[in-house]
Amino acid sequence: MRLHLSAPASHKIRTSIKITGSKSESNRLLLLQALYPNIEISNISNSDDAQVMQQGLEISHGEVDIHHAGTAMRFLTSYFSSQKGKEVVLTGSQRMTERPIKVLVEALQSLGADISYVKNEGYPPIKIKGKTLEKYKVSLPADISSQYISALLLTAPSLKNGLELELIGKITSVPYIKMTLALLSQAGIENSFEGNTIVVKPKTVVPKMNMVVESDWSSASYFYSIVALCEVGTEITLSAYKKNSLQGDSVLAEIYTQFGVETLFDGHEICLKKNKEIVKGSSITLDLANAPDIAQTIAVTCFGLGMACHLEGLHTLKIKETDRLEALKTELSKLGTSIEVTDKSLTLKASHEIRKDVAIDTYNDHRMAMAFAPLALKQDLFINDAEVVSKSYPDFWKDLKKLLFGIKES
Ligand SMILES: O=C(O)C1=C[C@@H](OP(=O)(O)O)[C@@H](O)[C@H](O)C1
Ligand SMILES: C=C(OP(=O)(O)O)C(=O)O
Repeated sequence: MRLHLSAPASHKIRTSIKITGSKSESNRLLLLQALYPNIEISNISNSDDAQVMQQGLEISHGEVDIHHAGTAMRFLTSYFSSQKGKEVVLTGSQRMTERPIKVLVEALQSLGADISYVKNEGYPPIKIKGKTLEKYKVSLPADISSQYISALLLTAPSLKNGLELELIGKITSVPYIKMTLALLSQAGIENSFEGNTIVVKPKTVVPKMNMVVESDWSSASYFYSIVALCEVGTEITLSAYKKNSLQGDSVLAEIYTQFGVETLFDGHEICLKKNKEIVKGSSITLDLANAPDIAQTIAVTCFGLGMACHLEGLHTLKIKETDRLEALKTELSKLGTSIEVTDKSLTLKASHEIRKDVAIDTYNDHRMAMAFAPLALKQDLFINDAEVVSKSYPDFWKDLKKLLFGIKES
């Protein structure tokens, strides 16, 4: 599906939107619920990634296809490894077979897991024969993806002796690890994170409890970008959010003050307000190692505002749904800007024009589609394969219509 997007008649938008639950929190809680059925989940994400996670957890033999879902791939690898009697082949989309999993497989193998590669060493598909894992100490590199660490931590309390993890190297995407530990704590599972060592204590049963998923902050980023690109006076209200979020991407509230967007918390709502114009040609430098999923949004906001930016800490972007650094370079260049990328950073020069009717390619990456959509406020554009948004935010186009964007299939 190719969509043509154009700006709403007025750039002074005032609307409220309810955003689906965080896919990161949802996929963690789904795994914990499989281990501890006393856990109930509210406001679960309606994303494809949460659905494939749910379906995967129901299977005990045969093939499990997790499509593009990185968290489902990594979390289920750890889960099935420790489930005695279950035997599965975990596979996914073409891109998933290019996303590395060796660090996690080796950590699990050192704990005694029976995992083998079906095709290429180090990559899915993988065959897992579930076993009781007796060992409780493991070390692994922490600089490639935090998902390997969260995967081990989530199954840790169900192991006989719990788990002690030693993290080697610079730890990446740290807030996601802290989110995992905070959810374990909420479920009454003891854990600690000191220096580079994480300990999770074993737990056989948890009491009946309802865990409420906060709405997705990464999804909120597209509305931050819209407000930043609108006139002073624009207000968008989003729910349901918390001031003390477990999601690292809530740093958006702080970052977007630099783009003239103020965030007001009122109960479970946040109101994003455009309160000042940004000087064209100004420049910003940010390290996004703790919030990699909002890098695309921020790069496009800067481009739309005619700002320059230097974004660092982007080393994980090359192994996500697509090589996001190359994808940003290609698509922003099509729109007429000058951009340079390395394997961990992006530098954008301030632009004075935005080319009209450019067709943005999305590379099976939901965030490419959603990050570029706000640019329609400045210039008409096309989004190719727009259905990709369902990976994390199936209602994205419906919600954009509520803001009165012109959206036509073409
Ligand atoms: O644990 C999680 O829920 C996630 C961790 C991050 O991955 P990396 O740790 O690979 O950066 C993030 O990009 C992804 O969208 C979700
Ligand atoms: C990187 C992402 O997801 P995953 O790694 O779980 O596929 C994302 O949603 O931006």
